[in-house]
Amino acid sequence: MAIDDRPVTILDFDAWKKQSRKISVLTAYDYATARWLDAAGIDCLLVGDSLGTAVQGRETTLGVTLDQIVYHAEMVARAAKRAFVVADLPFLSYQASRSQAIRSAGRILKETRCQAVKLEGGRRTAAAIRAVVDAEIPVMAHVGLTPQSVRKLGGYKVQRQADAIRADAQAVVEAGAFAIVLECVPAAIAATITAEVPVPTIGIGAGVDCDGQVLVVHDMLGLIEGFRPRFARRYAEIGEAVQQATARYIADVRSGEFPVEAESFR
Ligand SMILES: Nc1nc(=O)c2c([nH]1)NC[C@@H]1CN(c3ccc(C(=O)N[C@@H](CCC(=O)O)C(=O)O)cc3)CN21
Ligand SMILES: CC(C)C(=O)C(=O)O
Ligand SMILES: [Mg+2]
Repeated sequence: MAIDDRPVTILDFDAWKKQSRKISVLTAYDYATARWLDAAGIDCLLVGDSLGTAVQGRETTLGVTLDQIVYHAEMVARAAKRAFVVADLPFLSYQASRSQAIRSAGRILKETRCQAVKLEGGRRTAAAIRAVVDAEIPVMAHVGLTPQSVRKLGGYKVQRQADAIRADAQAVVEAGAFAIVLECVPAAIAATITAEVPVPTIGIGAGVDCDGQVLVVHDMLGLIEGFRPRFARRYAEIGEAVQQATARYIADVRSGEFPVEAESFR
């Protein structure tokens, strides 16, 4: 096995930050997609609660359940030969108590092959992060725009309170997080935090100076109509390709050009 093919572990995140080796992260929700992303060499797969918006067609992530995350995380983690796999803890699976956070995170490690969980929130989530880390479960933190707070925030807006976001990042580091997602924060704030904290920062709409980047795979591949925030660069137009292939199939069925004899049994 070549050195670059060995499975990624939590230790690599520290090493990569020290080496300034940028970390690539994409979301995944199913086995087939996760196989392709892993084969391409992605460092980390996130079974995001963006499941709600990307897969379930909802406006927010609030309705996603822990059972749904476990179902998808099991498939993704089984597909990953090299990538490090993280699962989001969904809304109301960790906010109620430290005990709830440990039990929810524990289910991810017991029922899937995921190596870590991700929780949203900074100072107010630090106690839950500490409790989960004390149960020997690695935690990725997530500060800045936290989509599970959409009702309190009044929408998906860039978060500009530099001192509050810096304090959140410090708090999750002190609580034991091994990495931090920075979502929708001005580039200068993300750069300051990246320089201040000892763990890697993974940006989404957080500028050019983070230690890594994450995107929702449906956004990156052009599978979602309409949703085009400025950070979601499209690397393919798979939705267009699916529509065109489907139109050809329909035309061939109607005209009798599909199937032909070679596609039939006798
Ligand atoms: N498919 C998908 N991709 C995502 O990135 C994503 C989800 N779903 N669901 C959960 C959250 C919601 N996210 C969002 C949604 C909208 C904007 C947005 O419209 N941003 C504006 C900025 C507005 C401002 O200036 O404050 C933009 O123009 O980018 C950003 C992140 C990110 N997350
Ligand atoms: C966008 C990433 C960071 C996420 O939390 C998700 O996909 O749910
Ligand atoms: Mg999420």
